[in-house]
Amino acid sequence: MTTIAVLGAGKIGEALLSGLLSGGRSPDELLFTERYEGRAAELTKQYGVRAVDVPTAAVEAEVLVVAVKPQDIDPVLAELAPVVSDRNLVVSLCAGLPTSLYERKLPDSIPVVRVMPNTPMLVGQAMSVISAGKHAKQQHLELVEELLSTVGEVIRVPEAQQDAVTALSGSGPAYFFYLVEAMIDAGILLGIPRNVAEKLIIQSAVGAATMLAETGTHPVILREAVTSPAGTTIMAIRELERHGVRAALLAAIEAARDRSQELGKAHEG
Ligand SMILES: NC(=O)C1=CN([C@@H]2O[C@H](COP(=O)(O)OP(=O)(O)OC[C@H]3O[C@@H](n4cnc5c(N)ncnc54)[C@H](OP(=O)(O)O)[C@@H]3O)[C@@H](O)[C@H]2O)C=CC1
Ligand SMILES: O=C(O)[C@@H]1CCC=N1
Repeated sequence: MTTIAVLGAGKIGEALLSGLLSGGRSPDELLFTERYEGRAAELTKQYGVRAVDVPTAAVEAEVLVVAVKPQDIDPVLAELAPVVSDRNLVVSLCAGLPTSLYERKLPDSIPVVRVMPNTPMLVGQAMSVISAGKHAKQQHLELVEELLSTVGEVIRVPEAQQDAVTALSGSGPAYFFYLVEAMIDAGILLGIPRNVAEKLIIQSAVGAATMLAETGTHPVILREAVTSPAGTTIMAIRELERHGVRAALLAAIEAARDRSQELGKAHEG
């Protein structure tokens, strides 16, 4: 049994706890740390998972998953440094933070794996992207893959690609939620009741995502199949192009990548 401690059980930390439990892991194999007692008590009540302090986490858990905001990392590393040992594997979910930061601040030879997950982890549909730090070996990557494959898909990339990955799949669900929100608003504009507009758009999103995932057909081909000559779809596509939606997406994702790089630079030693 591998015990996992989540350090900072906020949105993504809670999604991980919840996803691991739904994936069949027992609450006894999970621990977490939280800043406020009220939040800790709430999570224990909901999931049956024990809240501990960092020294206890380092002794009882082999895998320490750091899930605090990048801006909150310094006190966590200061708490971890005196208690972590080479029986621990440190897994960072923090946007922008390089494995070299952990390697610099923690004792020598602690293995670190950087992961960029996303919130669909809550429903077992995460995209988690992992990269090895200097001391992380094949067995560490395999352990992280085994853990995260219970809550979605996992792939490996070189760490140099992690800022781009953060902008694509880490933040990605937010772009889809934004699009769905805007399309529901369009339904309201056209006089459709909100509950009906929500049903139409959410089922269209689920259907489109399922076609992409299950058929393996390129999105251009799928879109062309919806776009009839002189029909309705091409009128909408012309407006999307006229308003620069494609260029806006390219610029938006580039801005997210730049912010991830900036978060890392703020912690350069
Ligand atoms: N949300 C997302 O979709 C994704 C987030 N990430 C990464 O995951 C990390 C967490 O993000 P997110 O979950 O959104 O943020 P949250 O703020 O929701 O979660 C962080 C949690 O850690 C707690 N915390 C802060 N400092 C400490 C500490 N010293 N000890 C224990 N707990 C602490 C916070 O408490 P308090 O609220 O009191 O500050 C909060 O509950 C970030 O680094 C982010 O880049 C990665 C992929 C996706
Ligand atoms: O917005 C953020 O910074 C985090 C990282 C990826 C998704 N959410």
